[in-house]
Amino acid sequence: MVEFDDTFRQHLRELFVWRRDVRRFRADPLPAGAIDRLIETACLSPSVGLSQPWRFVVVDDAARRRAVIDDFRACNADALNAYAGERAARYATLKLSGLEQAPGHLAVFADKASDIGHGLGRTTMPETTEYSVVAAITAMWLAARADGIGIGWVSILNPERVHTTLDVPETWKFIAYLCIGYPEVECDQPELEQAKWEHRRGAGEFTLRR
Ligand SMILES: Cc1cc2c(cc1C)N(C[C@H](O)[C@H](O)[C@H](O)COP(=O)(O)O)c1[nH]c(=O)[nH]c(=O)c1N2
Repeated sequence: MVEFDDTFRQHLRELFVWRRDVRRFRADPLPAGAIDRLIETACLSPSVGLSQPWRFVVVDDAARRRAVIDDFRACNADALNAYAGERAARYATLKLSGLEQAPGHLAVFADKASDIGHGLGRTTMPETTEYSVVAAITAMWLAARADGIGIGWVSILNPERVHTTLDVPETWKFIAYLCIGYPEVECDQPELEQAKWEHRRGAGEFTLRR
């Protein structure tokens, strides 16, 4: 039996407040085993039917990393072209990945074909497989911050090209590409808010009562 006291609860709240999506990384390498430890923590996450559908690919190969960076550049240029006027000018100033600097690259997939969990909970909602993987990424994101390590989620990528670049099984669905490393700065405000792209709204805006 473990009990959590008020001091822990306060620290946990601070962890949520100070977790950031990180795009600016210091050059220092991660300690040996750091990514493996984050993956171990992620594997403690809830998953539909205890299916543990998360699949992790640690990307160390320079040519594969380069291919992902090139894909990001192409997708980001397309994304910029989809905006116009002042919004386009603002988008162009945003830094939307730390792929070039991050010492760690981790791709995360959902295995849509795994029998683990025997299908429980997925009959009417097969998408719960992907939800489970996102839950694991969130746990990893918070655990990393507790270690002083930053994670940046990059989704400005072409999933099919990532699939080909990483040469993973056909049944794996691409969920996330994560940049991992020590952040240049710590901040309690999202970078997109600092850049005046969007602001964080309170829970009241998203809550209905019926
Ligand atoms: C599914 C998903 C996908 C992405 C993101 C997040 C999530 C959940 N975010 C990070 C996102 O911009 C960030 O979480 C919000 O701006 C809030 O900032 P904090 O995470 O609180 O720092 C993100 N950021 C970025 O710079 N490039 C990206 O491609 C993405 N993609």
